[in-house]
Amino acid sequence: MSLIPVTILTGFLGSGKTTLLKRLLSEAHGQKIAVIENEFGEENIDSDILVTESKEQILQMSNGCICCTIREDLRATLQLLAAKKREGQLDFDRIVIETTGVADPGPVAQTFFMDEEIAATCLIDSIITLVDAKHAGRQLDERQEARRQVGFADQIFLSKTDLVSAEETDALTHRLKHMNPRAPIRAVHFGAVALEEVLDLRGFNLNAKLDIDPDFLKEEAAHGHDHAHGAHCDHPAHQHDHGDQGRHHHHDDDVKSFVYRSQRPFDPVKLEDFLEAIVNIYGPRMLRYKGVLHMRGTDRKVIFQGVHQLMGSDLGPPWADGEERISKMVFIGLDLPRDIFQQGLEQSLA
Ligand SMILES: Nc1nc2c(ncn2[C@@H]2O[C@H](COP(=O)(O)OP(=O)(O)OP(=O)(O)O)[C@@H](O)[C@H]2O)c(=O)[nH]1
Repeated sequence: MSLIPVTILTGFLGSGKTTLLKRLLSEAHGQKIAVIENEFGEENIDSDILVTESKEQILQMSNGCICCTIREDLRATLQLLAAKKREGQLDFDRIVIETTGVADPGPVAQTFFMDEEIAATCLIDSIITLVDAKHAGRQLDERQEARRQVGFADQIFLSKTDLVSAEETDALTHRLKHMNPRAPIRAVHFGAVALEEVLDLRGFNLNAKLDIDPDFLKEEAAHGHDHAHGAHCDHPAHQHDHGDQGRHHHHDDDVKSFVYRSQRPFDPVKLEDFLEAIVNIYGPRMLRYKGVLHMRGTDRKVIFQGVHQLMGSDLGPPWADGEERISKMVFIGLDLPRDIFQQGLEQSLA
């Protein structure tokens, strides 16, 4: 059997990975793609956003980040996919892995070299990194994961260039070229990019990865939870409200996530007022937030999401017959006052 090509889609929180993937999956083409979605926290909001006809080809991995706590799960998921393909239960030509926004792509890529069974069935086609033109400056200054994502890229796509000036885009491109001279850089508007510019790039270059990470092929680097280069794992701690199969991070993280749920519908006006206020005050510390909302006055899901001060919402699909209407919101940020958020959201209910 020929090796299954794998594309690793990475990029910091809110950089446009799901937007690109959604475009890719909905584009008419003959390719059958299996998707591994890794989202942080136990709520997988992206699965509501990624509406495709082939839902069964999307595997969720949302009990941690694949670059550390659930590397074993990634291995198991890849083995399961390969086995199903072998046995004719699943038909796909390639795999796309969407990592969490805080993933270090290094350890994810290592899995394809360090595990013999995976190495014998899959081959990395390329690592694609999305860079948010509006927020990248600060993310690259402050976040090691963001820098590693750029360093490991075989192809860089700049999202949100529509929100900045041409000079800002040029300056960012210049900075990215310095960080990674090998990866071609191009702007994509809301993930609009031709399929052949994303898949089958055959861009993965092991030698280049070894330049960044001389320990890339070393066993302990692959299995240790402490990342190479003294990079500490900055992932949002899991603060689940209910059972999570013992997958808590115990790192001293500054980035944390929490989830808000409610069965009562939101009042749209109250919620908008509250969110605007909260974004004004805490926006710089709100790295990423998103949710599927049960809103008074509509039978459709409301998908809301944002990055720092940039917030937006969309009408999603209708709630299915018999589906429980529960709002779920995830906030990922630096020292966010959970009580204030919780209280304000309660007060925004209808
Ligand atoms: N203005 C603008 N917004 C964009 C563009 N691409 C994506 N977005 C928006 O940016 C937000 C985040 O996009 P996602 O695709 O969800 O980002 P992500 O990288 O999957 O986010 P996480 O997985 O949560 O880290 C969404 O509101 C998108 O609509 C773009 O080119 N221009």
